[in-house]
Amino acid sequence: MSDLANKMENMNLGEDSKGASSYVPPHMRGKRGGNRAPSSFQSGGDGDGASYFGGRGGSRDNRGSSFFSGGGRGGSRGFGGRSEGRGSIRGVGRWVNGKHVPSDKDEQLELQLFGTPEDPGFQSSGINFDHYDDIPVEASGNDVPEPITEFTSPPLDQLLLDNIIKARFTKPTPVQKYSVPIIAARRDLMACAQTGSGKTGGFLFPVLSESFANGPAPVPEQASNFYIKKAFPTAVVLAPTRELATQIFDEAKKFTYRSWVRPCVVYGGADIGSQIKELNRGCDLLVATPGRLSDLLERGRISLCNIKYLVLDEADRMLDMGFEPQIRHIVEGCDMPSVDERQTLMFSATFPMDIQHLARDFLKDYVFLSVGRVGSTSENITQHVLYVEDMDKKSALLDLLAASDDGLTLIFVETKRMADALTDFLIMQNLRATAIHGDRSQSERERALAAFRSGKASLLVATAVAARGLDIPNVTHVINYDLPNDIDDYVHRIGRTGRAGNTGVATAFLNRGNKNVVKEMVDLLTEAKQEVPEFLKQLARESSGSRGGARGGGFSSRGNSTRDYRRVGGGAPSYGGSSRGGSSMGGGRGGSSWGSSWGNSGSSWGNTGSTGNSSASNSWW
Ligand SMILES: Nc1ncnc2c1ncn2[C@@H]1O[C@H](COP(=O)(O)OP(=O)(O)OP(=O)(O)O)[C@@H](O)[C@H]1O
Repeated sequence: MSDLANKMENMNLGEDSKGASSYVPPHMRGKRGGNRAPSSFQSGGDGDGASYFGGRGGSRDNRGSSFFSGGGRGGSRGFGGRSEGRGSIRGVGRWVNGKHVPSDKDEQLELQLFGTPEDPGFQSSGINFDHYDDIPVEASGNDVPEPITEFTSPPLDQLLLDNIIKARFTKPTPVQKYSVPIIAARRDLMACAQTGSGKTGGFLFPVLSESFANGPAPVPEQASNFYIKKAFPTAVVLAPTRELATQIFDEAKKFTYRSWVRPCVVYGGADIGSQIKELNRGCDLLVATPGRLSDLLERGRISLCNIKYLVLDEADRMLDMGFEPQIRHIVEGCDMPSVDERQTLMFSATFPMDIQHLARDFLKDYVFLSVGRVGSTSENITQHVLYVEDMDKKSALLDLLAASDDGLTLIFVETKRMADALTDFLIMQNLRATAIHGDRSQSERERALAAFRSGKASLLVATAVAARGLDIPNVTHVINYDLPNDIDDYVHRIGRTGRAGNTGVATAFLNRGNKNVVKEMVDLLTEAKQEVPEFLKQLARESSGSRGGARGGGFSSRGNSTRDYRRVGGGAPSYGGSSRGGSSMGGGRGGSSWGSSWGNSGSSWGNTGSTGNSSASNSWW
């Protein structure tokens, strides 16, 4: 158990004498009836809100307002996906007469990309990295290729291997072991693996290795004209948020170092003119958010006719949050090669049944890979659940923070307004807090993330915009100040800690208002071998008779999966594929309840359940 976990145990934040985990605010401690929650769950007490602003948390240093501090390649004629003639761009190689010509080494650039082993700004694998090998893996589909066990060349391209070594990755994570040969065998893939277990490398390594070896596709004649330059990427990676797109782009820069593949990133909320300029300098691997990519396609700045690889990262999120029209436009409404002529790869830590069902249009005869049960949480994360009434949350938060270690703490709230209000409150307590949410401008969001990454701000208050994919070293604690309505969101949120084999702590404030997720919380905690507080079990029992949930029945009707929907039956097409390993995968929660309920998705894209998030209505976060 980490230091923080130990300290929390000693804080008496939670457990009362009966073992119920309820928060007792300072003004109620020692009073009769002070423990407000569990056996009766009455929200008694005086609710003296004023006392929560009483200058707690002074244990952190006071660097108040100074959180926000601020980061070309030479042009070449290599626009439009052609690589010859790009020798002048630092760290970018060329493809000449059917041969890969890596660029010269550039020590300064190497330092920038790969850092040094001591640099805390780069995530290093933690003591539990080897434990990933014990996680059960299931790969289903026809003729699933054998996994690799090491990073070697072959099968990986030598230049890629050099870059992997420079990144100090000594061995592949389970998802990488499987994805490399599956993608090399020209198969489509739907891959689910726990947060922080290396999914980005899972798609970048095989796509880049194949690209390095095979070179760019020729640009079709007449496809570009003198007046409007067009980019012709070979691979496109779609991601739901700008921050995630930027992060994937940063990883791509590492692994494409010295190669002919030039990565680019485009996302909304930033100046489109400078993005077009970058595209014009050459773009072979494009990382994009769906809206901005649609826009650039409409403007004729990008052609997808050369796409060999389509990657959907956090695919379930993009489909679920209403990006379906843009994704359909990109995939089916432009010039992208058909599903039979490209490879399509989907990655996420969660893949609800209904989303798997929706995704099938984009895939052909694919392999379904799951590392650990789909949607499960890493055992590297110690999870605590505290019963805290809404009115006591600020006080409970200050107590938690006062007991926290030196690492970074990410605090999730449900609304943008709450994010701002809580950040102001924390700053008033002399805590180094900043916020990230959808109402902040792109540059504000970037500054907030940079301040958090560098440790200038040790607290980041975030809405769901930061829930997925973000890989920030040294996040030791994730606090769900407000719990999400969807258990998958909880899984992604707490996955911002305990990454790459490191340990972390996640604390959730829960009260009766969160009844729709209590059953799933109990299942999730049990599965991850975490302590389940008595009050949570009781709430789960209470709510099991009257299930309602934000997703129209929550977990069961949502059909969150433990496996490939093709193998579950219930009306889905059966591919009758083989399965490797995975004998321990079959159980899991909710197993009996999916069968009849998930198969109703049909053509009802996007807004399944009652989340109500259409593309236009994402503004709650
Ligand atoms: N083979 C490896 N060896 C060591 N570290 C690795 C390896 N693969 C990835 N990592 C590191 O592990 C961290 C998590 O990887 P990544 O961000 O790809 O996880 P993820 O599975 O995509 O997580 P999420 O579900 O949250 O998006 C990153 O810092 C990455 O650099």
